[in-house]
Formats: sequence, C-alpha cells, structure tokens
Amino acid sequence: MTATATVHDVTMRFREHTALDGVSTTIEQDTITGLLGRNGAGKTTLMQLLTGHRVPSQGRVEVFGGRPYENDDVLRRICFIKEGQRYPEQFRVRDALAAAATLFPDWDEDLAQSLMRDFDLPAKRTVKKLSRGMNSAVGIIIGLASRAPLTLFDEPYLGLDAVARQLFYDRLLADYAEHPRTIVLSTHLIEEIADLLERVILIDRGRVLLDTDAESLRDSALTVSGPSAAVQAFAGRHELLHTETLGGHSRAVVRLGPGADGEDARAAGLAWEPTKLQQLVVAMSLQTATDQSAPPSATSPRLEEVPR
Ligand SMILES: Nc1ncnc2c1ncn2[C@@H]1O[C@H](COP(=O)(O)OP(=O)(O)OP(=O)(O)O)[C@@H](O)[C@H]1O
Repeated sequence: MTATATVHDVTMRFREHTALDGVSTTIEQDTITGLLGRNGAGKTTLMQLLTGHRVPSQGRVEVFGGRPYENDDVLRRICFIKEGQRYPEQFRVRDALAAAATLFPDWDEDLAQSLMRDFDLPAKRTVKKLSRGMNSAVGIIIGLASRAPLTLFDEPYLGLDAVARQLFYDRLLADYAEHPRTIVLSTHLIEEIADLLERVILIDRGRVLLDTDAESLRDSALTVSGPSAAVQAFAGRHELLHTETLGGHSRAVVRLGPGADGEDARAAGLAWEPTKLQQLVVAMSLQTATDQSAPPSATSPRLEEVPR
C-alpha cells in the first residue's frame, strides 16, 4: 500500500475547543475513502488540514511526501470541493470552469463538457443566478474534471436532487475506473455511497473510531434478532453496539469476534442480516455518545470562531 497522505497524531484546537484529538490515519493512494461521522465530528477540519487550509496545533500532516500548507508542489495536485462552495458572482458557469482548467494540470475539458450536459448546466448563466443544486453541480464537475491526484469532496450535494446525486456517483465511479486517483468523500448520505467506498474512516468527537477497508467492515457486524435472552447471550460473546427490545424480543447490532459469521447467529437460534454501513456508523457513534457522560464541548466554556 502506498500512502497519498499520512496524518500523525494530529490535534487541532480552536481556542478551548479540540476539534481533532490525536488523530492518526493514512489515506491510501488510488482508493475512494469515505470520511464519516456526526455533525461537528471533525471531518471538515481534517480535510482542511489535508489541503493546507489549516496547520495542526500539534502533530504532522504529509501529503505527497510534503507538508501541504503553502506548499505549491503539493497543492497543485489537490482539488478540494467544499460544502456550499461559492464562486465570484460575476462569473458565468463557463468562466468558473475555465478558471479551474488553469489551476489543475490534469484538467480534462472533454469530461467537463460532457458533465455539463449530464447536469444540464447553462454555460452562459452567471453563478449568482444558479439554483443551490446547480451551484453544487459546478463543484462536482470541477472536482471530477480536475482529475487531481488527490480530490476531496466535502458534502458536495447541497440542494442536489436524487437523480443528480446518482449521476455524480455513476460518473465518479466510471471516471475513477479509467483514471484511478485518490478520492476522499465526506457525506451524511452514507447508504448512497456505501458501495463506492473502498476505505472508511469514522470520526467521532475528534477521534478516529474506525479506520478500515470497507470489505472487512461489511463482514464485521451483524444485525441479529430473536428472543431477548438469546440475543443477549450472543451479544455477550461478541460486542454489542446497539439494541432495541420490545416485549421479549430484541434486535441488536453486534460487532463480531474473529472468525465469526452469520452461521454462529443461526446456530444460536437467531435471525440475522448484514448490518448496513449506515446502521453500523449510527450504532458506533451512539455507543460513544452514551459512553461519555459529558460531551467534550460541555467542558469548553465558549466556542469562538477562529479565523485562518
Ligand atoms: N473556525 C472554527 N472556530 C471554532 N470552532 C470550530 C471552527 N471550525 C470548526 N470548529 C469546531 O470544530 C468541530 C469540528 O468541526 P467540523 O466542521 O470539522 O465538523 P464536521 O464533522 O465537518 O461537521 P458537519 O458534518 O456538521 O459538517 C465542531 O465542534 C466545530 O464547531
């Protein structure tokens, strides 16, 4: 495995608030990584560090072997599409794309034009007259057509309808297959992108809860149901993440011990089904929420905006 980016024991503080707390991870080359987590978990902050928009309070971030902050050699290989990205108001759509074309050495104009048609974007309309979804489509087109060796999409969907989102996933996958590169995607629409992901990083309250390949993650948890006593006994042999009980019947999300699979649940007299990525993420995030009686922010007297 070759790393496109490595994050070594990174802490990011905004005055009293710790947005990232001792985070270490690797973004593997030519993979699609999903950056998941609840609101305020620290996803955008991590992306800002990877793209040189911020410098960590502690620790080290390396992208393409160098520190990204003010490092042109690294930054010209990165495309970062932010949530609700804005463009200069006087720009027409085609001006925004033309500006992007000058920024990214691997820009593919044919791809940009074909995506314009897919998303039905009017080239001559000024960006200030675009709907929210159309504005997001401009970001998605730039992100894909940049063919940047490291492309990050931070919740790129604001206002984008289901058809346009599906178009994004399809075109991303098709272009990635032909031109492998490193893609990081943060989203709350987990089930929609679950099949796209090769790696998953789950962040919760500034810490990494999960950092694994999507394949083994899919096999690592089961949702079991049956008589409460049997569910409890089964969960006791593995790791219980979440449970719901009604009458004498329980349904639980269980993280399996080594070598275990659905057959073990069946042998225990339980019905089982694979746990969807979204269920797993919710269960793990809720588990840490109940484990920690007070959220970290409760100990922060005041949150203040810290300018760059
Ligand atoms: N400039 C800032 N000044 C102060 N606090 C900040 C700043 N930027 C982020 N934070 C705080 O850091 C934490 C992590 O924020 P971040 O934007 O990284 O979360 P996120 O996982 O991207 O959330 P969301 O899914 O809601 O976009 C939050 O508590 C946020 O309020």
